Amino acid sequence: MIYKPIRFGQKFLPLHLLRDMARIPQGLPPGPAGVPLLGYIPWLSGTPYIDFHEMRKRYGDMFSVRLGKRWHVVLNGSTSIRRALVENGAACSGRPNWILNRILKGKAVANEQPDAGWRLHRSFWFSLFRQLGQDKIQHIIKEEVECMKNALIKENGQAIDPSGLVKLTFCNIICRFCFGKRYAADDPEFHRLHRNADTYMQNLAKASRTLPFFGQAEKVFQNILGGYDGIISFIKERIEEHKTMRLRDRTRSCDDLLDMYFNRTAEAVDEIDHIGILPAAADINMNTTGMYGNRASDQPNFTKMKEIDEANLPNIVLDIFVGGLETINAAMLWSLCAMVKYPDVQRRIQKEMEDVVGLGLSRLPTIKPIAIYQVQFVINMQYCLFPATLLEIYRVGNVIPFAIPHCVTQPVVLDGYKLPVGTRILANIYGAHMDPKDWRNPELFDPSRFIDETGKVKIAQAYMPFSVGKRVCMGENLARKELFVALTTLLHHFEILPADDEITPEFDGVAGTTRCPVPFKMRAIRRVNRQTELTDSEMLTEITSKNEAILMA
Ligand code: HEM
Repeated sequence: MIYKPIRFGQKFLPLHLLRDMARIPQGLPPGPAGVPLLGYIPWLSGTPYIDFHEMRKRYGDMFSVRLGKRWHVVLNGSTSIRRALVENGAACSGRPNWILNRILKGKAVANEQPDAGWRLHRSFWFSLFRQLGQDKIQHIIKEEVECMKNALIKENGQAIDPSGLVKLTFCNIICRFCFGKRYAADDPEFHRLHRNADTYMQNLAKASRTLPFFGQAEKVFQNILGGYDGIISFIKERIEEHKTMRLRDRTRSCDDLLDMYFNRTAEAVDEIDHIGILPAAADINMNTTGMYGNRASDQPNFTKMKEIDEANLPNIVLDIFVGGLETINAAMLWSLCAMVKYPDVQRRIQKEMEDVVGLGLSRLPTIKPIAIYQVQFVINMQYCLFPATLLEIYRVGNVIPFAIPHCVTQPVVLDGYKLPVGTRILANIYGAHMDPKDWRNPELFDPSRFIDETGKVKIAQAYMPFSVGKRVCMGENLARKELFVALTTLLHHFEILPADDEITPEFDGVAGTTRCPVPFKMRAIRRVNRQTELTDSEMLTEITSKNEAILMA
């Protein structure tokens, strides 16, 4: 009699399955025990990167954890992250098979295995980015940041939540890069696009946490699909517009990524028609104009461009679009929050900027002085507070606290553990940036940690806001430029102050699609113009002579 219920249970509840799920698979490092079906999820808070960072004290740099039915290996600390993603990058740069594999119609970058197609799509982006040219890129950023500046002037020093304005500015930058299009704040198309991008990203974040119960998984799936279809149909409309415009005017200038794509593919076809065969990549010297990068993999060539299937174009644009939207928004909000919270750093940066551009204060930043700022920084490393502050903003901001999950594609031994193919890897970037072994008082905002004893900027190995290795962020350069131009412009024109002088905002993060600062309000008060207005050429002469003096010295 006693055995009957047990036999019944064994028949209807797959106990052996539950037991097997609780057992750490062979080869994986040890980790905490979980409960059947849920694994370790019940113990995790809304900020698992902090939980894993704490768990490191008990389980070490590398431990296993089951989330739902899947085992993951968590990497904590910069050494273990670098060992996996850099030293063993050939084996640890895959992407796991997850919900997106059921959704994406076509191939792109972020969700692809590191195969030839993925490499091609990455080099495609780099080549177009270079071909667009530094001047055009800076110009687009600068124009949009000017609009942000003017909107702040209109606020007339009132307390505002900057998130809406930041969103509009950076959405317009990425839209102009991709499609040559910008939006007014009240444009319904802009709101539709943003709604779809939000739905897509937020539900993707949920999918990495949601349990397969109560119909939640299906709802999340439908939301991601809805957001994806919305963005893709928007991108396809822009592609059709570009084709029509090209038919009307074949000599149209190349102003955006889609223009570049169609121009290059058209040239490839013309070239093939002309010479009858595909030219070898090495025969095409496209570097004479200095437009392209030095790495062979970044060089566009006709053969490669031909291979970019137009069917994949919407997905590639989608990766660039969603990859470059929330991330840079969050980084800009962290920057403003830091300026409000640390007025002393703000004042010192403003002073440094005045030193760099001399009497041109009232006219900065036009593009040239910004470039000169960068040059001066590179030449003599004298003006390093601002670059160091940007580095520190990315460190404390931890905009992407975990790298996108990686996956083992060939058996690999890490720290003595033999990880089998298919093992999922979570690289805890937040943990690497908060590790007291690498950073003194890591929780403090302190740009000086990036300046060495000789007054030069130094970047530690543990620094990895854009991840490391083969899958390192594709938009790192663009993101750095955007933040550089946006912050120099705003600090040049405004004092960024708290909404209320008595209350300084919290400097803490909230987890969402990206890690943003706790919502805050600020006032942008116009700075008193202490300098004489100079023309661009007067200012450039002055700056050039300053630079020459520095070089002579
Ligand atoms: C503050 C700005 C940004 C931060 C902190 C950031 C950070 C990251 C991180 C941590 C990854 C994961 C790398 C890995 O899996 O190991 C990533 C991947 C990626 N990012 Fe960014 N990103 C930023 C801006 C951008 C921008 C502006 C773009 C687009 C132009 C972009 C496009 C991508 C793409 C396409 C990937 C996937 C790369 C691949 O799988 O090969 N990101 N980014």
